[in-house]
Amino acid sequence: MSHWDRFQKHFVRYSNLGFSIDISRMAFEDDLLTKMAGRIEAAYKDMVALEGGAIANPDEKRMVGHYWLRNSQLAPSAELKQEIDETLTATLDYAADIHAGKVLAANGKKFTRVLVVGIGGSALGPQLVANAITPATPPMEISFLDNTDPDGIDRVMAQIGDELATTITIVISKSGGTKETRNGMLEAERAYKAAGLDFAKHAVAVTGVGSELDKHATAQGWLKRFPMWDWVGGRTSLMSAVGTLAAALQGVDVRQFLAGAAAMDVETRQRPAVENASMLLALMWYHAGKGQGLKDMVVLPYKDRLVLFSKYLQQLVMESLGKEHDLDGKVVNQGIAVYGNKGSTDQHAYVQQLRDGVNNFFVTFIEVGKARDAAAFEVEPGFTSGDYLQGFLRGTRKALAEKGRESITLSIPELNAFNLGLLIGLFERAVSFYASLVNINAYHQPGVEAGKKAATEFLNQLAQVRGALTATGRTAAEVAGKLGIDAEDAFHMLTHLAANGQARVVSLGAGPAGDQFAAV
Ligand SMILES: O=P(O)(O)OC[C@H]1O[C@H](O)[C@H](O)[C@@H](O)[C@@H]1O
Repeated sequence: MSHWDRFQKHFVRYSNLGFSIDISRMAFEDDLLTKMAGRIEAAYKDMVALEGGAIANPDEKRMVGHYWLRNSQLAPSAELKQEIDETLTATLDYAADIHAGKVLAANGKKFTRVLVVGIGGSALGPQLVANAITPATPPMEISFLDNTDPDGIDRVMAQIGDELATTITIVISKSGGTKETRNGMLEAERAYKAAGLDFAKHAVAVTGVGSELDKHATAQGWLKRFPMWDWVGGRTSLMSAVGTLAAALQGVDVRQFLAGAAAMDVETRQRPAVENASMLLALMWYHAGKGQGLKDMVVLPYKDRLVLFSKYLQQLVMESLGKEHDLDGKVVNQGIAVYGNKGSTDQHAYVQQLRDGVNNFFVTFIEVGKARDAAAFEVEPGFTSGDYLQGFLRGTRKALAEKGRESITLSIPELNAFNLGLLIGLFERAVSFYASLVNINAYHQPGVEAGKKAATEFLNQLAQVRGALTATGRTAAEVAGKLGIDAEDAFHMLTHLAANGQARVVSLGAGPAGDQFAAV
């Protein structure tokens, strides 16, 4: 079959949305959909149950309600519907009040800036929105503390500088107990205090009702609290207060954003697989990685403003699909690795390997029709920068295909709030479908806990190691022996303390065993 024929056969367009998906450059067999018919049917059934309020996250015994956030009619009870509607309206109204100067900073001036403190699902979404769909000159600038790196925190606070007096800080944590976020909050609080400002009069919380953060915000008398629900996962929480407040503050048309996702939900709810963009995506993932994630997904949006989309999808896909067990308890070690940045920039970096190197990936191109809002400018007679961008996308797709490297192309007419919502909806549903196809729970993240537990142990032992330092010096093995801890751990703790002026290196041996550390 010619490329043109295959393209026509495997090009699905939703004309009402201006959206299309092209899977013609994926080398799947004609009978893929027939072979997968049973699983596809089961995936549709699972989705109906999930959207209807079933316990779709059995390990945590929770409903999975992110699809209700953009269509509250779907919520399984009138109470939930009301909570969704009221919270959305409350965040939008609050942002409007801040813009109108009805809610003011402690000094009586209008808020001019937003600082978001959060991590993972409580940061990546707001960061994506801030990059992708805020107006070029937003009503308020935004900064993020999304880590417990003191150097990173210092830089953000320095950038805010004197504007801290008119900065509103939103602390976002579903659980309300995430350490990085707590540290960011305490660091922010310290900065306000150092500037002679009352943090509580500049702080808003988005968190689960009754969480540690919720209690803290209540006790300190913060400006406002917005709820997060246990039936929304962090990585799919962008359309809850987690995302809507920050987006509205930056002048994003939040209702359009939600409408875009809802529109994609509608398109991919009942259509048969052959014209269901989310199901086709899931099937292509299945085909490419043989249902075992054997191929990585490279996300290549040809639009600078979508540069964080690959990072956002990395969490959505890898935290959802990267699972040890399937739903029957069998060890399956599922997952799909996701990476990417943007085109054509990446063509000057790793695309060399994609064309000529190890063939362990498939590309997802994201094409945006409209090149720019401003008038076209010809960089040479008859050609604009946008023509080049398009040329590089099409050229790379073709060059990869020539070498048997597979790709999917998603197209949207322009990048705006509606279409970003649409793309997020598309991938969220693809993740739900794929999870069904491979029989896993996409809505928990048990693996994340192991690292957190080990870090807590590290911190407990660090305090002991600090206390075990002597004036004359000890080796890691001596400290470890005294405390009954692992010698390698003790070595790394001593090195960390020395790097930060809390221990002194007395002498360096030929290797780690000979190093002597003392108290400062
Ligand atoms: O919103 P939080 O409860 O602070 O959680 C922040 C993030 O950290 C956790 O470890 C999870 O792996 C993420 O899914 C979550 O988004």
